[in-house]
This record gives sequence, C-alpha cells and structure tokens, in this order.
Amino acid sequence: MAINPLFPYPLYLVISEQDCYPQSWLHVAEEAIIGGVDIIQLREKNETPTGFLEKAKKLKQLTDRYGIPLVINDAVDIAIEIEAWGVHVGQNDRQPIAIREKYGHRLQIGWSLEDRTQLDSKQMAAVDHLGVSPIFPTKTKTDTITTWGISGLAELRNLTEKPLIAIGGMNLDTSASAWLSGADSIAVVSAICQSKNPRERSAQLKELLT
Ligand SMILES: Cc1ncc(COP(=O)(O)OP(=O)(O)O)c(N)n1
Ligand SMILES: Cc1ncsc1CCOP(=O)(O)O
Ligand SMILES: [Mg+2]
Repeated sequence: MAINPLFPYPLYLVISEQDCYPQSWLHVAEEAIIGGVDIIQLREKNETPTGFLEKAKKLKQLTDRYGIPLVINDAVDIAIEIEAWGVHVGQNDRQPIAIREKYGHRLQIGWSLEDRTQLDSKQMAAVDHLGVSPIFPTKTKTDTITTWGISGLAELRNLTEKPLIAIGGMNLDTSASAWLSGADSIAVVSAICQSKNPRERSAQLKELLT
C-alpha cells in the first residue's frame, strides 16, 4: 500500500466570520493565502442560506484570484452554484453517494471520519478525501465522537490510501507530528483565524509541512 498518497494541499484553512472575529474574515483569508495556505473551506454554521451564498461568492472571487481551491462546508447546493472545487460533508450531512449521483464529478467530496467502522462504509466509493476529525479536542468544534490522536491517525494511514486531512487542535506544536504520521493535509481554524498575524502564522505552519 502506498504511504502518504498525493494531496497537493498541505495547509488547509477552515474559515468563518465568527472564528476570525474581531478580524475581518476575508482579510484573514487573503493574508493566509499570501502566507502559504493551499486550500480554503468556508464553514459558516450560523448563517442564513443567503448570507452563506454571499460569503461564498466573495471568497470564490478571492480564491480564484490566487488560483487556490475553495471547499464549501455542508451546503452542496451553494458549492454547485458558485462552482467550488469541492464540498465537505460529515456523517449527519448529505452523503457522498447521493452527491455523486446528483452532480457527478463536478465537486471533489471530502467526508469526515468519526469512527473506524466508517472506512468500511459503501459511502467510501464516492469519497475523494477524508477529514480525520478531530485529532485533538478543540473548542472550535465540540460535537465530536472519536478523538483520534496521533496514534489513531497513524493507524488510519495504514488502512486507507485516500488522502487524510488532520483536523482539530492543529497548531505550531501539533502539526508536524500529524504530518509525519501520514497526514496529507493539516487543517486549521483557530491557529490562523485567531492569530494576530495570519500571514506570518500561515508561513510558520507551512514551514513545518515540507
Ligand atoms: C477537513 C474537514 N474535516 C472534518 C470536518 C468536520 O465536518 P462535519 O463532521 O460535517 O462537522 P461540521 O464542520 O459540519 O461542523 C470539516 N469541516 N472539515
Ligand atoms: C471543523 C472541525 N472539524 C473537526 S475539528 C474542527 C475544528 C478545528 O478547529 P481548530 O483548528 O481551532 O482546533
Ligand atoms: Mg458538516
């Protein structure tokens, strides 16, 4: 089995207006891209559909300008409408097979892995990459099931060739060990969104992933 299959987006920013407050989320996104973020997910859990769509359009303009992929969290219809690169869904969202059946390969599909048995799910046939969720406990998302830890991530690495995104508690102290344990991408919210200097923080994180 090939180790660490290519997912050419080492540093993955998951962003929302709330997680960036009091900074401007769009400014944080641009600074993070300049600093080295390779892919961005818009994750707005408390927005109206109209508000989410407006933000998605603004972020798509930015990511297009810099030529990086945009992922939309949960809202498949918005991802399709703005021609996002991908969508990220979890166990309680629209399921990968249903998305694939409706939209073919218009979206890359990310799926959250919250339990080892989910690797055997038929949904895996429609999944392009996996969010290993969470690696460590985090205040950013508390409705979680398995806290994988670095050892859990390393075990998963031996069980699937799909790209693995490590998420949850990833920061300057934890990202390198997740990377060296076989993650193909390190996803962060607070480490960048709550940094006083998102550009510099992104560059510091990126430096660990080479
Ligand atoms: C890259 C990545 N991995 C996991 C998640 C979590 O998705 P989900 O389980 O659907 O939870 P919410 O983000 O919707 O609260 C993610 N968003 N991104
Ligand atoms: C969206 C999400 N999914 C699993 S953990 C998480 C939040 C990660 O936030 P942080 O990087 O601040 O720990
Ligand atoms: Mg979700």
